[in-house]
Amino acid sequence: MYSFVIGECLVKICSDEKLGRVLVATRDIQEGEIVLKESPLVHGPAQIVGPTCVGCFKPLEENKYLECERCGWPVCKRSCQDQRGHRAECELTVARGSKVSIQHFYVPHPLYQCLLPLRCLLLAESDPARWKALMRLQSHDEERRGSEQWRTDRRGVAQLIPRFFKCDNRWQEDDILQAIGIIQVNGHEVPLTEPASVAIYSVASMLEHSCRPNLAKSFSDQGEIILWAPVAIAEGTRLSISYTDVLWTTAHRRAHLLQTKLFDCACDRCLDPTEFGTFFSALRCSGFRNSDQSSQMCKGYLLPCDMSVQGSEGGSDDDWVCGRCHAKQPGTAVAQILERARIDIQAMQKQREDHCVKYLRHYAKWLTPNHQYMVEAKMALSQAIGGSGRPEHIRKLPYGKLTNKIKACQELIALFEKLCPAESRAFGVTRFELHAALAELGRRSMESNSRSSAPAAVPLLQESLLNANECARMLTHEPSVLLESQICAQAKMNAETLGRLLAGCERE
Ligand SMILES: C[S@@+](CC[C@H](N)C(=O)[O-])C[C@H]1O[C@@H](n2cnc3c(N)ncnc32)[C@H](O)[C@@H]1O
Repeated sequence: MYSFVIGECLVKICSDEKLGRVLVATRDIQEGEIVLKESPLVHGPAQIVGPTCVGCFKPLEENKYLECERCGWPVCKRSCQDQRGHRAECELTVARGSKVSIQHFYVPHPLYQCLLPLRCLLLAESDPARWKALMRLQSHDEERRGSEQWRTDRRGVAQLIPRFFKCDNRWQEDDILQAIGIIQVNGHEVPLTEPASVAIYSVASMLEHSCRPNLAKSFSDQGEIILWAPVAIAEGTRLSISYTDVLWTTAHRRAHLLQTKLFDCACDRCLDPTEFGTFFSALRCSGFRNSDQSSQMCKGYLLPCDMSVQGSEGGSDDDWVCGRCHAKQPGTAVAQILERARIDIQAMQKQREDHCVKYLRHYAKWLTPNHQYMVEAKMALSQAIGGSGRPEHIRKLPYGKLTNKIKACQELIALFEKLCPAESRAFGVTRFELHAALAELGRRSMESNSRSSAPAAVPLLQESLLNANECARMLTHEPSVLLESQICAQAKMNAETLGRLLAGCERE
């Protein structure tokens, strides 16, 4: 059954001249409240994937799968061939007259590109209500037409479907391309499998994008989208999610949005070169000075001279300028630094504390402390020190490392609060690391023989409890298949233990 909105309806659809339809809060929404929970209109494998189960979308290995008895599409277990979503391509394949036979398992399979568009198109007959809801969504047909992606989709999907499924006159090429457009503009990655599947939702598709959204997004084990308010939202406020990764620089985000969702983002964050004073996309001016000029090291930050070219990070013609000394640096030099930093962070072994420390030390010269890559390295460091909060590892940590872990977590949390308060997974995981480190400091303080140190433990344990509760709040809607759900469960247990410990301290 397709369903949307639990309980009272908290949203209404309004219209904006520039953005099209948007969703607006119909009343004050409290912190933590679910605003919308909705099952998919249509759900299927991503466009570029190797063979996955057509029932549950789990990736498959050669020789370790079954075939649907009717049509030959691969499934991971018998029950998956009866999944409702699979009926569409199953019937079409049966009508084709011969079964599908998937041969290559370790490369993206071209036939899989057809599945989600087919599932959309076949709704017209199997479920007219959902089809109507789907056809209401934006496809950006005209803007997409003629682009490289459009040409690839035309060759790889719109021309392949009639050829492979032997259904020449069933759909016009333009109908298939419209379905692909709807998927690309409105599709959500559903992270229940690796790689993620893609789902389209009716009401959630009306949400506008912001690079500092006010709604957090999670998914249930059944693939429902859960949109909830990490901070209170006032009646009449426009509701937003992020269509891209909020922990990317402005150039990355804007280029991605332009390419995939066909609009030039002009949200508050994109319009503020400092990104709310965080300088998340900026470079350090001093990194570009020769070391013999160290006496004149400038402490300013470099940003593109022309913010309208932010979508082309470090393009060759775009100078960057220091906000303090006004020195200019050529875009080519900036691009080189950023490319090296990108390659190095990709190659960095994130579970290795020494690698994270080395990266942070090396790039501190060029990148701002809050730059995307520094944040990536700091998040890895916060988890690597003490082995992701495992008690036996954290207990052996020297005091200095424990405080380094706490400092990294506190800096990250301060940044997330300014930049992306709805980034619930990054927030939740960092809160967990912080609570674990603070609890360990508190434990050491209590275990030391000195009687005077016991009261010193109380504020540490209180702060640890606060972070455990915040972690649980941030990760509470995560599906059970994700590690974040286990982290949430652990945080809840630890919060109970901390609560009891603190109550005991109060009695003494
Ligand atoms: C998922 S749809 C959202 C619903 C859409 N407004 C409608 O009326 O169907 C995504 C499209 O909405 C528009 N949009 C959403 N957020 C926007 C934003 N922040 N700035 C400009 N356009 C936006 C873009 O055209 C984008 O491709």
